[in-house]
Amino acid sequence: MKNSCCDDYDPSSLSVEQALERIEQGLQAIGAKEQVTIRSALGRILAEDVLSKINVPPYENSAMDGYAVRGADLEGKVQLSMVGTSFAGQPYMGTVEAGQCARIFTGAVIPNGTDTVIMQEHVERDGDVISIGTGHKTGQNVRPLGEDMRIGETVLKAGKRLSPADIGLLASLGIPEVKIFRRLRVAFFSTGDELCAVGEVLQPGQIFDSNRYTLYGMLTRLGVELIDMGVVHDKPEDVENAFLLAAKGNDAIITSGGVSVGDADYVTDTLRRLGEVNFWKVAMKPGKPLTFGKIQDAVFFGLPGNPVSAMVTFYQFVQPALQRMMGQKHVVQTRVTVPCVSSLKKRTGRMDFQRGILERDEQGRLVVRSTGQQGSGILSSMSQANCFIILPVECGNVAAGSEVLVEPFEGLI
Ligand SMILES: Nc1nc2c(c(=O)[nH]1)N[C@H]1C(S)=C(S)[C@@H](COP(=O)(O)OP(=O)(O)OC[C@H]3O[C@@H](n4cnc5c(N)ncnc54)[C@H](O)[C@@H]3O)O[C@H]1N2
Ligand code: MOO
Ligand SMILES: [Mg+2]
Repeated sequence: MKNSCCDDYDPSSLSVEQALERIEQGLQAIGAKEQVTIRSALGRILAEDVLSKINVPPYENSAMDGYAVRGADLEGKVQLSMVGTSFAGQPYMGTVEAGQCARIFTGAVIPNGTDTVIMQEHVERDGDVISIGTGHKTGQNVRPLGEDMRIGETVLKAGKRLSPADIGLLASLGIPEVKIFRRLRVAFFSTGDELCAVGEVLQPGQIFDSNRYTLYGMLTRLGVELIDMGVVHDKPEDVENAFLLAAKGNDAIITSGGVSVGDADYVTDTLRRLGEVNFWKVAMKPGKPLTFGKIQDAVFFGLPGNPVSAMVTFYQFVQPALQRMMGQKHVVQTRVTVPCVSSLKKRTGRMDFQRGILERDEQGRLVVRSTGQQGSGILSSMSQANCFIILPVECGNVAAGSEVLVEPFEGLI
């Protein structure tokens, strides 16, 4: 393919898929485990399968407030006499014989002799005698022992990021602590002589350093240990010193800026000198000059300085890589095809990650619209968006009404 004004093809770039593959091959999972309380395990990655040592629920119990009866008694309209009560936490200890029933409440143990619960709304009561109409089924409103989880069952698999439901599930099994993988240590810094730290006074020619904040946010959500190394100037020795410091004892290094071809872009060359460059440049927009490699034992991601480019490359490459290093399995991102109500500008030669707003139209159909201007310095587009619109390399301009592939931020961000 030749490079022309409407084509962004660069033969030295990898495709997004090739870059993902190279990153996957270049990663090492951390492996080290620690034992923590289940509350502290929230959001962390489980390091061992969890097997149930009990049945949940541990006994047959009632799903309703009503009367526990013998299914065999339910032929036509019947009258039964009440011989006791089973509360949750205070079971009825006797046995219910033919012609008898027991008062029962939700969660209470099903009394001996009974196998069915009739909701109290379906019963007429006169003192200790109840009348039941027809249409009831044996076994109704009884929750079986082990309905949720059974002894010996694998209920959580190693590699799962523990959710609120998961820690509740562990609690329901009476498990106070679990083994999880240790946190990843991630050092990050911004490069650029033009960067002013938030809180300082902006001087002519300066901009505020926003990338360290988006990175802080994205890394915090991932649950890694953060080593924020601040801003590094565009001086080769400063960049070199920062790299060497970042490589000490950390699992990953993430930088922003200085990866393109400018005279003050030192990141990729420094990486080549101190470690190794696995690849530089991906056929994507934004994010083209992404650099991936290694210094000592730390994986290295040099993200482009443009604020949207840094975020897009983080979500597409860094996040899944760190998740895998943390031991997380099944990192699958939802993608759906929906009609796009905006027309989109697109040059062939790179895969675009445009910012979109996924919403329902007046007919209730899921559609996407563009956030508007798509420059890689327009961070407000990321703030407004709730999804990426992913346009393939060979795709050109998109007419309004066309179907496009969308990746919702939900779960991603
Ligand atoms: N001749 C070419 N020039 C450029 C190319 C190219 O292929 N040929 N690629 C462009 C693309 S695409 C991108 S993306 C950028 C990447 O640039 P760098 O990674 O070298 O980043 P910088 O030059 O340092 O900065 C780019 C831009 O972003 C602003 N920036 C940087 N850091 C921050 C920060 N922490 N917070 C907020 N904003 C930041 C910086 O001021 C620049 O405006 O290169 C293109 N050039
Ligand atoms: O990759 Mo750049 O991110 O096109 O602006
Ligand atoms: Mg540059």
